[in-house]
Amino acid sequence: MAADEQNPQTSGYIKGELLHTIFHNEQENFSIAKIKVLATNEEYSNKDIVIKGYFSDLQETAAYNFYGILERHAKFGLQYKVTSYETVVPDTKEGLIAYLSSDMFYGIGKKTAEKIVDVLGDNAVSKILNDSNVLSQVPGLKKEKARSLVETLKENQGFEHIAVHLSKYGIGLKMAQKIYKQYKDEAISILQEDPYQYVFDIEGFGFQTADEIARANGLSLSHPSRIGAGCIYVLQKNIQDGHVYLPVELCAVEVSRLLLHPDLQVTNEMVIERLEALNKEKSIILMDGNVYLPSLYYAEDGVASNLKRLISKPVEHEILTAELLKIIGEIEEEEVLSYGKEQFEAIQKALQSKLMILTGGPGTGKTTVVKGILNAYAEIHNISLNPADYNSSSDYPFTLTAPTGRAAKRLTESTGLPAVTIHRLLGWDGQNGFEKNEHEQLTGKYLIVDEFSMVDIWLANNLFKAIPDDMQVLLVGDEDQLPSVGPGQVLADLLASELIPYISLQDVYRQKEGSKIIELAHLIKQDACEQEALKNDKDFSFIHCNTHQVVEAVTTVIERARAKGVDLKHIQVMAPMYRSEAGITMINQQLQALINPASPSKREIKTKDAVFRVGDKVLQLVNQPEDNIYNGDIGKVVAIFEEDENVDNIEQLVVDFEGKEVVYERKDYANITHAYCISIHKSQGSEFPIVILPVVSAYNRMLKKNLLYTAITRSKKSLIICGQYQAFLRGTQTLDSNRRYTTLQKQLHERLTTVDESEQPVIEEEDMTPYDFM
Ligand SMILES: Nc1ncnc2c1ncn2[C@@H]1O[C@H](COP(=O)(O)OP(=O)(O)OP(=O)(O)O)[C@@H](O)[C@H]1O
Repeated sequence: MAADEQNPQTSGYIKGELLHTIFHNEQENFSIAKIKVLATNEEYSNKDIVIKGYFSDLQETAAYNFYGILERHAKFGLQYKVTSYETVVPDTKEGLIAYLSSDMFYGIGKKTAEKIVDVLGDNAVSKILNDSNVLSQVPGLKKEKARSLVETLKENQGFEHIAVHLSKYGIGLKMAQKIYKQYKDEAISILQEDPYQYVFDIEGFGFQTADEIARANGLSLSHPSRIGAGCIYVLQKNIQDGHVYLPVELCAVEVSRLLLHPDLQVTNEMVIERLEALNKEKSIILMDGNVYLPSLYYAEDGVASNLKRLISKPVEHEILTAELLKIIGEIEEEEVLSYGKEQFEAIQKALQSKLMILTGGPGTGKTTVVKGILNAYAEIHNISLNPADYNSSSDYPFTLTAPTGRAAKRLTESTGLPAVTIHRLLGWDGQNGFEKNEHEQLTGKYLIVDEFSMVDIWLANNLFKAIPDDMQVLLVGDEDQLPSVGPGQVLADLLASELIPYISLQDVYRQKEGSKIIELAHLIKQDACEQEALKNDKDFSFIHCNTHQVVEAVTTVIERARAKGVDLKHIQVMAPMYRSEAGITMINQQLQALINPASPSKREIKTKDAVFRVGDKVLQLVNQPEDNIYNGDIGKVVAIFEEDENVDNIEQLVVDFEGKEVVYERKDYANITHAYCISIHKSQGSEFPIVILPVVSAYNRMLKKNLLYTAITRSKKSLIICGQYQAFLRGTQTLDSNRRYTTLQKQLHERLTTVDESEQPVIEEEDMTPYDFM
């Protein structure tokens, strides 16, 4: 029952104030807290009580009426099981001032709160809720603050009511917040009339939940919204496999399967009919027999149109070949190297193109070329590369960025120039999107985006739209790496389109320094990896073991490395999958026991799946741009606080990510896992001095060429494979057959090949280079 359907006269209630929160899980929508009892009609006489139920974070400054029943817990004694609650607005002057000046109301300090109470009296809140205009009587209260105060008061009332109602369907508070944000007071009526609407409008709302609510509310199985929601849900699910669209027939088959019910058969024709209707409503885009979610269709469209915009503009400063030759010669002298033919071409083309892609395997000199481009650009324009020579960061002409924190850090290390993550560059505000966009674009003259293979179609769209017409762009990435975690395969599509100028570096330089790792990478790339290539070398070992022996083999390697004095920080174990007796989970358990065993002096906390201990190496699993940490970042647990040890009264786990400390509460623990062994997918964009890579037949289904290529190219100094030759070799010969459905190439062709001749992008094929004259 919702709070406003109850009152202290007719229901059991306890009026109370929060003393501290014992446990709060947003996902499961569950809180346990200790409250001070202010009044009650229950048979209860103690001064405080533990309450439990489904409610949001309670505020310390507010009082609440909790409705529910007294229950005796076998271990913890008498508790109050809360079924609903409401905020009680304080009825004393002091209480009201404290309430209005609390953190709940943004921008209202004590003085303003006093003024409001002086003018409107002790029932100020109900007066404001009846008619917000009364606030104009408060002298000096700015319109903006008054509006925000009214909104918060209304929000609190509305949200409490709706959250309690949704919790009856097992909908957690986090989801309830999204729902409330979307529908406000209409949330419950929409849920009752058409719960499938939630699947359309609320990101992450599951089809099964909507279907169960629909059954409980007596909605028919053939309700049109049911098929529609099934379509949206199937498209959303396919994003997880990287698809941008689904062919209509395939979509229809998947939807029919999802909606399978003994009492109703949904045919493919019924689904296609519904898809056509959804297309008319613009809930999906149906184009050339393909079905898209609009955000993906428009992301591809945006990328194609912004690329056209960018490459159709001329480079501001045209460089004469002779001038370039001279400058590059000087750089070669300074750097004491001689650029290879293709490296030279890359520098030349990058400086002469509005936008260029630089691709190539490990050790082919991508970083060397990037440095060459930066130096040559600075020289040509007679400007400094040193940020200290500029008045503000917005004057600095070079912008260096990468999709993850680690990749940005490496870019800084290799170039000596500042680099930030793409999210940071675009000003991710944590909720509503990016500050930089087509209206407020980036500043700077030359943009370098590293690890571009990791950029998905959404991020690419946001990035490209923020690039001003006069900025030159260099996209750097290795086309043979795994594609982005998010939907699309932007780098691969741009290269395959043959419409964007690119240079693919083939000659390997690091190999010349005798690197077996690089040799192996290039053999895999060329589909020429044989058992002969797996012979031990100074930077490479293959330790033979089977699936049952993997965990022990990896543990032994680490033990020996430790005994030899190797800093374990330099070693990273990575494997393809979590489950299996040789999976990441098992390896992590063993390595945690070896490297960071339990001890009375080390605090630890248990979660559903793991034990986190101070000193543990942990991996971030999601992007958290607001804390500047990203999927794949690795940190160390540096502290665990019990709930009564910090001002927030919540159990907390603190992780240090190379100097950035991030605090996790219980609700966030699912965002991290142990990182003694990480998945190869999560290793993208990172490099480690020593990589230990188990490869056994138990992983067969995952063993693909680009996965193994990505894994081995993560190691900089030493690679140790533990496993079976055949599993490894078979993997290197297996192409990833899961083709991603994308239409970026097609969109690019439509946009870029139908322009005026004068606007045609320059695609140089066998251009003469200055090398031909040297
Ligand atoms: N023209 C060259 N002459 C001599 N050495 C070179 C040349 N180009 C690159 N190198 C050397 O080869 C090594 C690899 O180059 P670089 O780091 O630029 O390649 P990369 O493609 O960025 O590699 P990775 O992707 O593995 O980081 C470096 O030690 C670099 O100094």
